[in-house]
Amino acid sequence: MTADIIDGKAFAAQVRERVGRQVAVLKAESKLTPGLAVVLVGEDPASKVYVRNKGKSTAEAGMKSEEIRLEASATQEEVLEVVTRLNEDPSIHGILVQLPLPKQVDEMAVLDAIDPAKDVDGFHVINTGRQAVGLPAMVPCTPLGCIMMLKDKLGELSGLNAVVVGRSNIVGKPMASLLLAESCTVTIAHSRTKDLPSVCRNADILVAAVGRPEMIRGDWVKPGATVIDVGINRIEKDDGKTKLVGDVCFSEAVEIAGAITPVPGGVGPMTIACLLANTVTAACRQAGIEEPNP
Ligand SMILES: NC(=O)C1=CN([C@@H]2O[C@H](COP(=O)(O)OP(=O)(O)OC[C@H]3O[C@@H](n4cnc5c(N)ncnc54)[C@H](OP(=O)(O)O)[C@@H]3O)[C@@H](O)[C@H]2O)C=CC1
Ligand SMILES: Nc1nc(=O)c2c([nH]1)NC[C@@H]1CN(c3ccc(C(=O)N[C@@H](CCC(=O)O)C(=O)O)cc3)C=[N+]21
Repeated sequence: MTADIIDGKAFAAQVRERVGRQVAVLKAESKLTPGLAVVLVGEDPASKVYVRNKGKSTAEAGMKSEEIRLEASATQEEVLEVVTRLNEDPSIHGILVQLPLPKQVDEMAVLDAIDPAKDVDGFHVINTGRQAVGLPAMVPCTPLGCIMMLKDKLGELSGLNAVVVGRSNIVGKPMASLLLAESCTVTIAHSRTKDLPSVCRNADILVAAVGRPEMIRGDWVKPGATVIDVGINRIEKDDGKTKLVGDVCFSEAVEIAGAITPVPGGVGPMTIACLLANTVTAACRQAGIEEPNP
């Protein structure tokens, strides 16, 4: 038996269409056009692709999209100035500062400067804390997209053993927190974890967010488990061209798992769709109106 392939691209298209309908209602009934600003510091080619994709999907959904590019040599003050201007701009409801930032810029200070109400990445400590204690919050897009795919595939997640490999602030930790909120029994594994393969073998839900190409092998996967591969790694093929692979060895895991997300076409597209959904949520909360449900 080979695993079901979870089609993140198709699911993301559905989410984006729903966002598009919400935007149409907001424009017609409330004269509100949700606006998203993306700040890109430096010339990282991979980041530029994400930023371009985000700009395109934002416009397709009928939202306002602003892109601010700063030189790789930009100072902390320059980045903070941009954030302050966007915080004060009433036409902007969501602010995303693309990470990582150049080393002269203090990432935590920049995230801290974003108005928590406009923090569509959900990286501000206010949103992290609110989510952790169960208050309404902006929830990080990548983990949110993963939860949506898991619920779509499995229905109720309560009581399942979930193992998250990776404990970064932007993926691993919020992912674990969201799985806990769904009443999973959650294990967070990382580079100091002992006998990672056997920890993984215990997982009904295995989430890989490591950044190491194809590190998780087929025999680490419990038969029938649902595998969510967050990793985006560009590797060189034998012919010298490059390709994207995840943190899971797909060809092996697909033979053992019950369901698995591919890379590309899995978590990545859902991240962008959730960013748009978060921007609509943020715009409605800022305007004090209920989110349309078309
Ligand atoms: N699809 C999407 O939308 C997104 C994809 N990504 C991708 O997800 C991956 C993870 O990103 P991110 O969380 O930012 O990465 P980080 O580098 O910040 O974190 C990686 C985590 O993996 C752990 N780790 C590293 N090596 C090992 C190992 N050998 N065994 C076990 N654990 C290990 C680290 O442990 P320790 O803490 O001990 O160092 C760390 O917690 C990347 O490939 C990234 O490109 C990221 C964001 C969005
Ligand atoms: N402040 C901030 N927020 C982020 O959410 C953020 C960030 N910084 N920095 C970088 C990571 C990475 N990330 C991705 C988003 C979409 C795809 C994506 O759309 N991937 C597609 C296509 C990939 C391709 O073909 O290049 C796919 O997997 O199918 C990938 C990766 C968001 N991140």
